[in-house]
Amino acid sequence: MQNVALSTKDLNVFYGEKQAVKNISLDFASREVTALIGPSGCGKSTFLRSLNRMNDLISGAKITGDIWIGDQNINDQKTDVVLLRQKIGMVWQRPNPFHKSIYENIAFGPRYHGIRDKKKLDQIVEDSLTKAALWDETKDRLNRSALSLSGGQQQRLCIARSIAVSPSIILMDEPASALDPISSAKVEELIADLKREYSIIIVTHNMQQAARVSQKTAFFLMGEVVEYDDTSKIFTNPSEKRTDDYISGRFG
Ligand SMILES: Nc1ncnc2c1ncn2[C@@H]1O[C@H](COP(=O)(O)OP(=O)(O)OP(=O)(O)O)[C@@H](O)[C@H]1O
Repeated sequence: MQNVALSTKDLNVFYGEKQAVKNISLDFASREVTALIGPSGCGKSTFLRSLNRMNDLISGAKITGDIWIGDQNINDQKTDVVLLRQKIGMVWQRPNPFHKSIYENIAFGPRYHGIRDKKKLDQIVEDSLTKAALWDETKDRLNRSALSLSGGQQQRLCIARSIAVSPSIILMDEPASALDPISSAKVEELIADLKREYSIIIVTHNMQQAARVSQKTAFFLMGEVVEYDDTSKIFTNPSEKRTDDYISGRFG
């Protein structure tokens, strides 16, 4: 694969005795969307969370193997996880804006990373909200609480918040599943736009959504990746019968 944004090599994740992710080696392309699909409990979210070390926060979780961005192994204990999470952002299933103003939600990260200049912060807020297709809806109410936004707007705000610290990769865990169909379609459109600038890895249970938004798809089953290929191939002519059974709704 040309232009790899991130690779895993023999990645395993354990919760105590239980192994949730088994020996996964994958390359993720730059500026593409990769969908992680598979039945409930097969390890998609665990795998996703390990990519920016969010599993560190779960007591009893243990990760072995390598996760490479360029020549940096993220899984190295010396990795600065704050800087790592600036490079690899995360958007969760439920919008989780801070209980602060719309402006402060976006400015928080850049300020934390040392940007103090008000003009610069204003520009970052405008750029991030514009990229998240939310500027027009919020430019006249930046000082209002983020919680005054609708669920769909809050999710786009969370995407804007992750963009504000200039990541190269954005991880998304079912980012549209808690939204109404119109808000969900807006988030999908946004993902399609964002891939011009960012590499996106998204967990989704929605097969149509995976087919619409992603260029590559990995099919997970019981902690393993059964098949990883171009999305068009996975959805029209998968190599593995288990993939075919899953995408055609025969199990899961
Ligand atoms: N914090 C945790 N502690 C212990 N076990 C966990 C924890 N989180 C997940 N697991 C277990 O690890 C396995 C994989 O879970 P994970 O949430 O990664 O799967 P998933 O494919 O994302 O599922 P879903 O699609 O339902 O979100 C499951 O058996 C789950 O019960």
